[in-house]
Amino acid sequence: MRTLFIGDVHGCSAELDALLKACDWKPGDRVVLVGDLVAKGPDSAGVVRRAREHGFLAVKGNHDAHVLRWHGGRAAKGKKLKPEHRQVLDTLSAADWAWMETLPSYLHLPELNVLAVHAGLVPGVPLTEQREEFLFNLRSIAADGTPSKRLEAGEPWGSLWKGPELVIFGHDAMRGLQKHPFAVGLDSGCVYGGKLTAYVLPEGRFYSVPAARAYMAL
Ligand SMILES: Nc1ncnc2c1ncn2[C@@H]1O[C@H](COP(=O)(O)OP(=O)(O)OP(=O)(O)OP(=O)(O)OP(=O)(O)OC[C@H]2O[C@@H](n3cnc4c(N)ncnc43)[C@H](O)[C@@H]2O)[C@@H](O)[C@H]1O
Repeated sequence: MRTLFIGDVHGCSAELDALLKACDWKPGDRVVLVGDLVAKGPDSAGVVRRAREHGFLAVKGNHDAHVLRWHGGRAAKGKKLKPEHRQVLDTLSAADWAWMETLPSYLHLPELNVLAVHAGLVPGVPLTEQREEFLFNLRSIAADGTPSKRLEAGEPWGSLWKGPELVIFGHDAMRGLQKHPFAVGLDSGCVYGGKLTAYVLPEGRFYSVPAARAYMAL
């Protein structure tokens, strides 16, 4: 069975369709979306509908988690609802929300020796002790080992991950596609006018399609 891992779709349903076609996706191939299915792009509801109707697997990204908090009345006090999140709240159906609520914060696929997560894993910390804050937001590890969501705080966490699992993640559009020995980053900035990228196992091949346009300014 082929498994297609796909980076941050962010509501880019036309590009998702184009990427599935470019990968020659067939029902029976497994698809794993590595989070941030929604927000910023034009058709979050279309992406969620495709995912649940086709039985795709997915993990929750920071934007998915934020809209779920708003939807459930659990947004942090003092936070202002951003237009890109308002658009998601206005368009997802009850079935879409019910499906979104089921998403885990990471997936372990032992048959491929793969962990799928939206942002990252802190190297050296057991899986069961990884904090959600970093699963959803991690970008860098500082020289003293401190994990951070800030790009400029240090090295990309994936360059410090020594396995044994291959981690497939997204979230880091500024760094773009990342190919480390034990970590593959798939956010190639589709929603900003970049590309939507898939990594397909077991063939170990990358497929990309260009965004139709930039839906968000940098
Ligand atoms: N508790 C809560 N409840 C409700 N809402 C909450 C909340 N906490 C936070 N929020 C809201 O949720 C949103 C996310 O915040 P948060 O989850 O805190 O993430 P963030 O990294 O601070 O926010 P971004 O939206 O900038 O990141 P992203 O995940 O979209 O990453 P990306 O790499 O694409 O983009 C990162 C940046 O990089 C820029 N960028 C991307 N690609 C490139 C490139 N190639 N070159 C230059 N810049 C680039 C982008 O413009 C972007 O600014 C915010 O609007 C926040 O206000």
